[in-house]
Amino acid sequence: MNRATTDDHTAELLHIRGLAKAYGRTPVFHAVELRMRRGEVVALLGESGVGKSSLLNCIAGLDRPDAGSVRILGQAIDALAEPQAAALRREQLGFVFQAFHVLPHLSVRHNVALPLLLQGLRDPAAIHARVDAMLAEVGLAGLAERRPRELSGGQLQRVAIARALVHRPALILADEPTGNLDPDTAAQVLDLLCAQARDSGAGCLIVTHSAAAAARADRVLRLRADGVASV
Ligand SMILES: Nc1ncnc2c1ncn2[C@@H]1O[C@H](COP(=O)(O)OP(=O)(O)OP(=O)(O)O)[C@@H](O)[C@H]1O
Repeated sequence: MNRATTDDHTAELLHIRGLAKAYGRTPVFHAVELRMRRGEVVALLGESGVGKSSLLNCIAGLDRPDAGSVRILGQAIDALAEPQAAALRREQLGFVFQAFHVLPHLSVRHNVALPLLLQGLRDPAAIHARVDAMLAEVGLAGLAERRPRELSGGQLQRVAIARALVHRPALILADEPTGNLDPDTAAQVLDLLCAQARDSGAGCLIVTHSAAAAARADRVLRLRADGVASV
């Protein structure tokens, strides 16, 4: 647990300075600056291939930038050794992906419980109660024992949102979370994601190509090769 160093409520949620990323000799982006507060929903637009997913990976410490720094709640995740970076991810980050990434052999309940188990929570009653509360919040009460193959696309994305939020992360990273959904379902999922983020006081960074998603954000930014600009 990293609580002693990351539960500092005075620390800024996300502060990215001078971030640059290349794959081999191919530059992706440089000079990326981005700050986020708690409770803020930010949409990140950008051409295909400009590096939006790479930026999320650098924020999460899953990939190393070539220059610059990423501070989450005051901690430079890019400078941490992997065990400490993994602990910061487990404690403070929640992920929602376009392709859901729910585990097909686990029930909805067990998929949503995973972040709690990874944090070391062992009390079955506490896990059960938290998962049930989270499923109710995303409109999936009653579907806890189903397998992912028995759910619709919109329901699967709700499972992904429940799993991203169940451990009350400070920062949610969503990579095209509605890319696979029809417009009506996408709108519902976006409303849910934004409402859950705002209610829980988490910051939410949504990578998207969707104008509807951007319209729900507090701020809209565009990633370009030479940095991030307001839209
Ligand atoms: N592991 C990797 N090795 C080499 N090149 C990579 C790697 N991952 C991504 N790239 C390249 O880096 C660039 C940025 O990719 P990235 O997936 O971050 O873009 P994106 O903006 O998220 O794209 P999209 O909107 O199409 O999902 C692309 O040119 C991609 O081909």
